[in-house]
Amino acid sequence: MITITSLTKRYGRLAAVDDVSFTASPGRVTGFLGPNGAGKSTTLRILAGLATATSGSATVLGHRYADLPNPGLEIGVLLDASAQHGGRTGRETLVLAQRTMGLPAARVDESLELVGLTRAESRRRVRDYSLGMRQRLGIATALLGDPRVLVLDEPANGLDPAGIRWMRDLLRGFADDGGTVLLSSHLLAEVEMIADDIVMIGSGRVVAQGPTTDLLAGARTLVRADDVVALGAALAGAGHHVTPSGDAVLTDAGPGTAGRLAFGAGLAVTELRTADGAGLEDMFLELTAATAREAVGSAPIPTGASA
Ligand SMILES: Nc1ncnc2c1ncn2[C@@H]1O[C@H](COP(=O)(O)OP(=O)(O)OP(=O)(O)O)[C@@H](O)[C@H]1O
Repeated sequence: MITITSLTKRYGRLAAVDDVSFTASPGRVTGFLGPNGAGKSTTLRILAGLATATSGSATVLGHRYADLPNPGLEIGVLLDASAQHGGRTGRETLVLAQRTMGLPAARVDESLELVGLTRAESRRRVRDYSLGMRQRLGIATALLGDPRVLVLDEPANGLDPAGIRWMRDLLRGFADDGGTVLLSSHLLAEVEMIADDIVMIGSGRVVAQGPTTDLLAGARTLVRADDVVALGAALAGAGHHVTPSGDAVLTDAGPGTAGRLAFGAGLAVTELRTADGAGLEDMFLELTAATAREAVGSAPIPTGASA
């Protein structure tokens, strides 16, 4: 279990992470989504003890990372596969981690096997690895201590289609065995395929979270009005699910119902359209358009279509 509670991280005047709260539960894969600069890496870095929170907390199995006596046995972390030491072989990288964690030497070969790196590959220097091989090595390191929690930043990055399928199966199996998986990704279609739960952030704030199926089912209609607070109240007052999205809301009410409720509340609707079947990518763009620090709407976002 990962618990993030009212987490805030400020860099000067910038709130890179702004009052973020969510949990990632055992037996489930939680996808952490957001546009560039949204605050995903900062959140994961705090969780992994690499940055300190300005306020709030991030805990693994009830403990801050820094308070875990041998963290690698509880939580496997892969934040940047390209940051591994290029001068060491893959095997040396794993042996160092195995010794640091006080694990039996046999874990090195077991972990290599888990990620599909051959003995010959493990004897090559990391600088000669492809990004996909580095991802596999990073995951081998994360799995070395047989932790119950995995935290991965963009784990599919650099993997070919077979590698992405392999990664998906590995994470699914890990969660099905009762493990907790938190992964960040821009590969929205990939996340939609693998994540049981989704936490979406924009400009450091959570803009949507919940079970993937609920989020997709809940985003049926987008309604925009001058008074979006009153609009949300009118829809929620009639028992509908409402997710704020900038100066609009996404709701599970159909367009007709939403329009009538707005009319009944005396509100001028400026946009009303169905978001049916939009998939996670449209929802991602809609939810983050108002908050994205960078031009999300105008830049092509990888869809994982190659996956
Ligand atoms: N050490 C730092 N000093 C100052 N600002 C920082 C620092 N680290 C991150 N930021 C800023 O905090 C914000 C959030 O960055 P973060 O890397 O967490 O976003 P992200 O969602 O992981 O983005 P990406 O998908 O591009 O990796 C950005 O505006 C970034 O420039």
